[in-house]
Amino acid sequence: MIQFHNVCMSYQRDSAALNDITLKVPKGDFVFVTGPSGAGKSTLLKLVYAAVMPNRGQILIDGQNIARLTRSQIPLLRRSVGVVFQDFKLLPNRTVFENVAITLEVLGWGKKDIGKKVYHVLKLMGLEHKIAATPLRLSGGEQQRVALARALVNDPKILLADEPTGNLDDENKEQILSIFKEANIRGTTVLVATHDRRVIENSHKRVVVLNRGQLVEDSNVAQ
Ligand SMILES: Nc1ncnc2c1ncn2[C@@H]1O[C@H](COP(=O)(O)OP(=O)(O)OP(=O)(O)O)[C@@H](O)[C@H]1O
Repeated sequence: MIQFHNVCMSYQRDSAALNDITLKVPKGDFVFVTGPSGAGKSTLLKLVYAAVMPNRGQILIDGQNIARLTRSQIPLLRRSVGVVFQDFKLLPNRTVFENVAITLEVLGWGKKDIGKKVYHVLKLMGLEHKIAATPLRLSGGEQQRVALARALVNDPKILLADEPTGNLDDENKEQILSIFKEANIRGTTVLVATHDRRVIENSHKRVVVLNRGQLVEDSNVAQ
């Protein structure tokens, strides 16, 4: 469960990126976060993985107040959160395999298990034939799927994706969305920040709308 209680976040004095946000995302939920550019979508995701901290209010992840985490506890939180960034953040000089394996190496998995799991996830993404390629030799959609494989390879409790379908054609968008849905079916809570109205409308999932840092609409107000 992700809980925001009256959360405010400002990067600079006198201008709030998020203002008084109260939001509950139950375990296993699938939520699109949308709104115009600058509305605070990325900031909301960044708060969930403690990349930025709130100035006011509380954020609880499975009951744990993230403001109370010590420096050494933050990596532990991040182990249970898979993140797909707007610009993928793939390592250009590493192969597809190595880019995905990193997640498990950091967690201390053995070499053999890493090999099996990474191959399995890349196969799910339809990328097993690109295992030895470097990211610059891949299309945008393929790079996005590598980023997703890296985020999902350790079956995180939460998946955060920032504008994951930007610059992709319809076929690639569909593919990315079905990967999110499969992860969600396996139990991962999914939060996707997107401008893409068509993606949102076709998915029939919960939609939270931000505007100028405020939560202005939630299709699931009963929560
Ligand atoms: N690192 C930063 N330093 C200062 N201000 C920032 C920083 N990051 C974001 N902001 C400001 O915070 C507000 C919210 O930004 P945020 O990136 O969360 O919006 P967004 O809805 O994700 O926008 P976009 O759709 O354009 O990515 C904006 O006014 C933005 O200018």
